[in-house]
Order: sequence, then structure tokens, then C-alpha cells
Amino acid sequence: MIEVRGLTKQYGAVRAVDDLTFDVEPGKVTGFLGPNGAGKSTTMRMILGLDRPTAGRALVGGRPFARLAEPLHVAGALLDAQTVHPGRSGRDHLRVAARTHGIPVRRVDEVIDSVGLGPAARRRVRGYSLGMKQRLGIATALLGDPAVLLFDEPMNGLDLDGVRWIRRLVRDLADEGRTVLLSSHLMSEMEQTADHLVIIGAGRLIADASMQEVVRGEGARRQVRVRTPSLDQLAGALLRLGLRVHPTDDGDLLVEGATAETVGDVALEAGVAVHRLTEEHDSLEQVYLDLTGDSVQYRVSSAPALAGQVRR
Ligand SMILES: Nc1ncnc2c1ncn2[C@@H]1O[C@H](COP(=O)(O)OP(=O)(O)OP(=O)(O)O)[C@@H](O)[C@H]1O
Repeated sequence: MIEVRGLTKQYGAVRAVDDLTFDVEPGKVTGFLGPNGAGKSTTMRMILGLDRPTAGRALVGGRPFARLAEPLHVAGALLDAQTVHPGRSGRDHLRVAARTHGIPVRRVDEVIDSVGLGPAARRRVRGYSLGMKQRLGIATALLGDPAVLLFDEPMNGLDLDGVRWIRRLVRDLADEGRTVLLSSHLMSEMEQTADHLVIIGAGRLIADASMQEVVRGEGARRQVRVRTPSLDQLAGALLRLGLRVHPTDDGDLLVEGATAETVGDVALEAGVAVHRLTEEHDSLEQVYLDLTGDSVQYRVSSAPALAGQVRR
């Protein structure tokens, strides 16, 4: 579990993180989203004790990370895959990390296997692709078998196979009961992977809610697509109920803000045949753009009681 309370970071005139409060719970993949410069990396660095907060605190497993006796056993992180010594092999990098943290060296070969680094592990990091460096960074994070994992843009530089591998990995880690905080700019990936979302903008909390609540919750736009041979008749019946309808180029009717149930019932009452009836929701990408767009009036939620809400 990660607990963030009133976390704030001021860099000169820039307030990079502004009174953030949220929890990252075990057994879930929590997506951490925000536009460039929103403060995600700064928040992760403060959680890991790499930056000192100007105010507030972050606890990992109930304690500040910097005060943990065996930090790699509690939390593992991939922040910047480029920071590995280029002259060492991946395997040596992991062996050094294992030795300095009291982790048995046999664990090194286990994590090499689990991230699929295989024979490349014996080559110098200098020759690694970005994707291989990402795998090595993830191997380092997993080394201490920690209950908490933070991954900052782990899909960067990975090919489709790599992206699918990360998706499975974070799912498995969460299913094992671990706490997983994952930042990514790939909205479609996030939509498939995360169970919960923490969205920030300009250092402030915009949403702290389940994926369902964000994309399908109150305030989310939804519409029903209906196909009928009696389009005018159904449109008329829906309009009489005060619903907004739009015909599409391919001959369907879009009904705004309605459920499939309502549209089906209206069609039945009007004696109109229905050949297709589908509820459509905004994609995470659309919701995210709405939430973080310049026009959005950011409203700050610092009280834990407001968790589970999406501020639109
Ligand atoms: N060491 C620093 N000194 C001064 N300003 C900093 C420092 N680190 C970050 N900032 C500023 O703090 C703000 C938040 O940056 P941060 O890197 O945390 O955002 P981010 O959400 O991770 O962005 P990105 O998605 O681009 O990685 C930005 O305005 C950035 O310029």
C-alpha cells in the first residue's frame, strides 16, 4: 500500500506537486495519468525518498521509504531505464544490486528469466535497445520480490510483444496481491490494464476512481447506437421523450445519454423492429482529454473522503 497525504513539491517558482492525497491499494493496477509536466515523476520520486517533499508525506508499507531497513524487499521501481552503468552486463548490474541489498545471487537468474532478458543478460548494457533496458529496469525492480511496484512509463520503447508482456506482468503482480502504480501515456494500454486511476494535472488531483467510474460513471458521456428499418418512426418516438438523436452516415441512429434498455423499450412500444442495439461509452482517451484539457477548471481534492470521485 502507498499512502500519499498532502504531498507538495516546490521547485523555485514551480509548484510541481500541489497538495496531493491518494492511496494506492494492493491487488490492483493503479494507473497514474497526467499531461507532460503534471508532476507524476516528481510524485514517484518523493514516494521513493529520492526527492524531499516541501510539505506532506508519502508512506510505503506504512513507513517513509527512506526509513525502510530493507527497501528493495518492500518496493521496487522502474523510473529511468537509462541510468544503468553502460559498461556492465545486465547480469552484473543485477548481481551488484543483489549483493548490496542482501538478496541471494540465485535470485538474479530468476528475474532475468522472468523478464525474458535471456542471453542478452551477459552482454554489456551499452549495446542494449531501449526495450532491453526497460526489461533490465523491471528485473531490478523485481529483484527483492517486493509487495509494492512503481513503474514510470514501462512501455517506452517496447514493441507490441513487449507491451503485451508488461500488460500481463502488471496484471499477474496485482493478482498476487501486490500494489502496482503504473504511469503511461498510452491511453488504450491503460484502459486495458489499470483497475483504478489517479489522474493529476498541474500537480493537483483531478480524479481518484476506478476505471469503471472514470469511463462509465456519472457524468461520463454515453450513447446508444440503434439500427432499425423504421428510422424515422423510432427517431420520432425518442424525440417525443426528450432524447437527442442523430442519424449516422451508415444508417444507424445515435441516441445521446440513453441506455440500451430505454431505447429497446421505446422501440417495442412504437412497434418498431430493432436489428442492432449497442451502448457506447467514451474511451479513456476522450475522458482523459476532457479532464485534463486547458478548459477544465481544476478542482482540488485533498480529503481522503473524496476518493472514488471523478472531478469533471
Ligand atoms: N529538479 C527539478 N527542478 C526544477 N523543476 C523541476 C524538477 N523536476 C521537475 N521539475 C518541474 O516540475 C514539473 C513536474 O515535472 P514531472 O517530471 O514530475 O512531470 P511528469 O508528470 O512526470 O511529466 P512527463 O509526463 O513529461 O514525464 C514540471 O514543470 C518540471 O519542469
